[in-house]
Amino acid sequence: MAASTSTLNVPSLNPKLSSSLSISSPAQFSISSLSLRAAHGRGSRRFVVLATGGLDAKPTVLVAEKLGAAGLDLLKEFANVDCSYNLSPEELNTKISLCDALIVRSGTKVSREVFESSGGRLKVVGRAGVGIDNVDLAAATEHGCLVVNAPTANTVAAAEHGIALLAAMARNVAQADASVKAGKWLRNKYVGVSLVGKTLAVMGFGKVGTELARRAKGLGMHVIAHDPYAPADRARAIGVELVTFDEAIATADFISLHMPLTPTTSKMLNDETFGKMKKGVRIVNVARGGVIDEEALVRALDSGIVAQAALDVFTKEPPSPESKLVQHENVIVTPHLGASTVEAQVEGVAIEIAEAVVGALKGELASTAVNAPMVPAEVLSELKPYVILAEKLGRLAVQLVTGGSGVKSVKVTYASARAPDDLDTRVLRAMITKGIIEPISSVFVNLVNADFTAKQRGVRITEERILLDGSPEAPLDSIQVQIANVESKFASAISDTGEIRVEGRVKDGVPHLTRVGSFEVDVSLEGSIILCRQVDQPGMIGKVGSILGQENVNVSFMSVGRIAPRKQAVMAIGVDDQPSKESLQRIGEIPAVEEIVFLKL
Ligand SMILES: NC(=O)C1=CN([C@@H]2O[C@H](COP(=O)(O)OP(=O)(O)OC[C@H]3O[C@@H](n4cnc5c(N)ncnc54)[C@H](O)[C@@H]3O)[C@@H](O)[C@H]2O)C=CC1
Ligand SMILES: O=C(O)C(=O)COP(=O)(O)O
Repeated sequence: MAASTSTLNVPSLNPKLSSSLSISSPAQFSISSLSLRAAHGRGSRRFVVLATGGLDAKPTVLVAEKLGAAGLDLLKEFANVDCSYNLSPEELNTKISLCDALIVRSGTKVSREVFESSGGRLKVVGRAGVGIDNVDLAAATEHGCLVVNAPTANTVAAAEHGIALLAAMARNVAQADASVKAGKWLRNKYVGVSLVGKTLAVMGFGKVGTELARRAKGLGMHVIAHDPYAPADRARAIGVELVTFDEAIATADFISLHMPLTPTTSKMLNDETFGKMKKGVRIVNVARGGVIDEEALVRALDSGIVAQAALDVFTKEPPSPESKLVQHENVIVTPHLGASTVEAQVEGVAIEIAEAVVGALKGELASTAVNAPMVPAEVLSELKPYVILAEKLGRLAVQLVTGGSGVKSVKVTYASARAPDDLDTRVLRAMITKGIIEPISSVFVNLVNADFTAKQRGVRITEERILLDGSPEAPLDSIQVQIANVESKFASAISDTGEIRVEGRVKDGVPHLTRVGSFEVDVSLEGSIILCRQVDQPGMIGKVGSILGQENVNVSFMSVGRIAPRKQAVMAIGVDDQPSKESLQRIGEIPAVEEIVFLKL
């Protein structure tokens, strides 16, 4: 066995990181459709990544902003749909406790209070559009609530609106229109500027930025772009040069903004950056109002640094009608219309978000999840038995802990012949976390909040890989879970290095416990388990079996792992039913039995 190891610390649940891990294909995975069943404490229940109000009860979806009919129809096939538009924050907080999912556009603030008010029922927030700056992602993650968006269906609409604003601004269309309607005919006043040959800086070269750039090139503009995360070859492919922020703003005749609003992009255009721009620059913003310091923009317009601005979005929406910026004669404005075309709204975005929300309520994780790691369907299907094994090992390990300082340090070791980058352990880690934390708390752990919950409870989970020789056909050979710095109620579960240690394997598709402490055992993890340490001697299996038999407890598996014949041994007994305390006591009283523990799975 060639062993090479690498340690991965649990990353903080960073929504941006999670979304950057998402798969590019629209593949989805469904944990519920894999029918994972976890029989433990609260009875046998269908395990879903996102528990909804139960599979029999129809979930309730609150649609808080106008959504196209095609999307509503899709939702209604699966859920009770409550369309309540223009709710005040208080009304939303009240209603949310009755809802499993919430769908919003940019006009609703989904604040921490919304998640707190939901009392744990809210499982999905669907943002019917791209920007999720109106959703408190950290609060969603902490509450185990999945956030999905509709990232593709309004791209063209937003890009076309950017072009519409660009051309309308350059030719004073809005001002000229207003003056003609006011009875004037000012042909000299509204002489515009041409676009052809001018340099356009596209700030944020994502979906909208790319589509806008393509169209601007068609208008004969020289297009450059700034985006620290965009691949240069994608830009080159459409004849756009990626440049630094300073170069972009210093050389542009027109600047069009297409980055998301984040702490980094907030007020990216400010007094200092306006000062670096070419005098007479023209600015289009269909991204978010907050990426511009609006007061600084007014100053830049007044001083002539910025000749004109065309704005679809504002820091506060709607902006005050007295806003100096909105009223500025060199500024044209629209009321956040970027995504508002018939094509984008009636079907596109509405269907994209309805499918994502329904999928999530069914326990699937849509490829548009913003705050959960994505795992392609085929990978998850292959990992299915290991996912069950992982949760059960976590559940077993934590039940072996007694007293002490609590569970703080967990090490998971995956032995596999697969190359590290060919084995995605995020789901397994989440399930081990679930197994460890749920039996000792009231928290419901799912893929969305597993890392967060572990971190919050001070549980540090490190992962290690052991690279095995041999065929990488099966994703994993074994999973080992070790809990350090704790005492065990079953001393034999402590390994020679001092940690509680359990290890399991998947055999013929069924998870098995294969090691406890230093003892090799082999018991299928289908029911619950009794572990006994004993002095190895004939007749033990019969004695224990007969005590359980008298109580009609069905034994599914028995296995004895021993150091040497007639020395210390650990007997693992799989049982379908929970034995009574008396039976366990009677087993414990068998003279050769030194310790016994019952572990619920
Ligand atoms: N006005 C409207 O109705 C609409 C507005 N939007 C806004 O447009 C934004 C972009 O949408 P998409 O292109 O679909 O998103 P996207 O995620 O495809 O593109 C965003 C791009 O911005 C880049 N970026 C991130 N930080 C940056 C920084 N500091 N400087 C420069 N670039 C940076 C990213 O690398 C990414 O390539 C959305 O976040 C949303 O706020 C989108 C649709 C409609
Ligand atoms: O998709 C986006 O980011 C948008 O800004 C569109 O917003 P809306 O859905 O039209 O309120």
